[in-house]
Amino acid sequence: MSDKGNGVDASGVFALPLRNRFRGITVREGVLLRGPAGWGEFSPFRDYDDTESASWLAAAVEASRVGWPEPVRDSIEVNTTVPVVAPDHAHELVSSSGCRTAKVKVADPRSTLADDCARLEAVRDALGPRGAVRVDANAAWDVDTAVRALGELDRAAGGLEYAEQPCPSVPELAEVRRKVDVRIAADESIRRAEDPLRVAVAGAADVAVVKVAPLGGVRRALDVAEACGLPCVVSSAVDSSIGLAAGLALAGALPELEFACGLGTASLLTADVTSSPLSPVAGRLPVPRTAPEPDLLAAHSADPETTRWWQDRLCRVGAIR
Ligand SMILES: O=C(O)CCC(=O)C1=CC=C[C@@H](O)[C@@H]1C(=O)O
Ligand SMILES: [Mg+2]
Repeated sequence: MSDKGNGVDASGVFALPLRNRFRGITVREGVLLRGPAGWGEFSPFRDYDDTESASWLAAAVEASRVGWPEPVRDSIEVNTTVPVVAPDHAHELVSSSGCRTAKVKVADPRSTLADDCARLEAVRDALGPRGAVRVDANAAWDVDTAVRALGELDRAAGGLEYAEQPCPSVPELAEVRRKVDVRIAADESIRRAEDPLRVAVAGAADVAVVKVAPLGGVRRALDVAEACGLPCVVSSAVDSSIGLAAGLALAGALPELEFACGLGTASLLTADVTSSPLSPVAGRLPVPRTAPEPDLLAAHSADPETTRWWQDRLCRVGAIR
């Protein structure tokens, strides 16, 4: 399946079950593109429209046709990611992760603030006093709810490293930031902005979360990181190890990197498209020059209907680029 003259061919649609529901999905789907520079992943979540998906294709084409910039480091500390699970499950996930930092999903419609606090207490118990705990509310709260919730979550966690996207807009992040003693990280405000290069988050956040695929590739994400003027955290899109490799290339190329990155998400998947998955060892991952070979793609190929859906999407989005 050729990809509209981007000089790469789409080599297969994958479907990887998740261990736990995350971001409203239980299966992670996408298309792998092969080109002269290696493998790229095109896997915008299904709720992304074709226009927003164009940046995801740009990232896959960069990986498969161009390659990534030279890194300035060869190893990345990563956080473990805790979905909306019961406290004992959260404790087991963190204890077995080997990571010193945990990011905990909160403010999900399926869980109460009390559930979130209990999950954070379990995560703190698993990490010990020196670990770092961060939360991600995915823009779920209004300002008053965020201020109240973050006070309780900060206490339950024994101190939060930061709170990611507590509210939808930049002005709301700025107001929350003025009212709480917790660092604020901007995520959706950057990656879903009309122009991520022009988002003035400096006064509204302490940390900028950058993701390769939504921002259009490693080089464009580096430009966004520079424009934000804040310390950055690279976070995944819960990609297969093909997409994760691009995230590690970004984390490897950032001039400064003071926080653990959200690139430990291979553990959220029950399988991968490669027999060399990018799974953290002692809380760290290497910075790869290319993505691993997807030698298990055929074993995790999507059903015919899903394959056709992704082929049509790739052709539509390829026509936009
Ligand atoms: O940053 C991490 O720890 C893992 C990645 C992660 O949290 C996310 C991946 C993709 C979409 C979101 O649900 C979520 C995020 O908001 O950062
Ligand atoms: Mg986030």
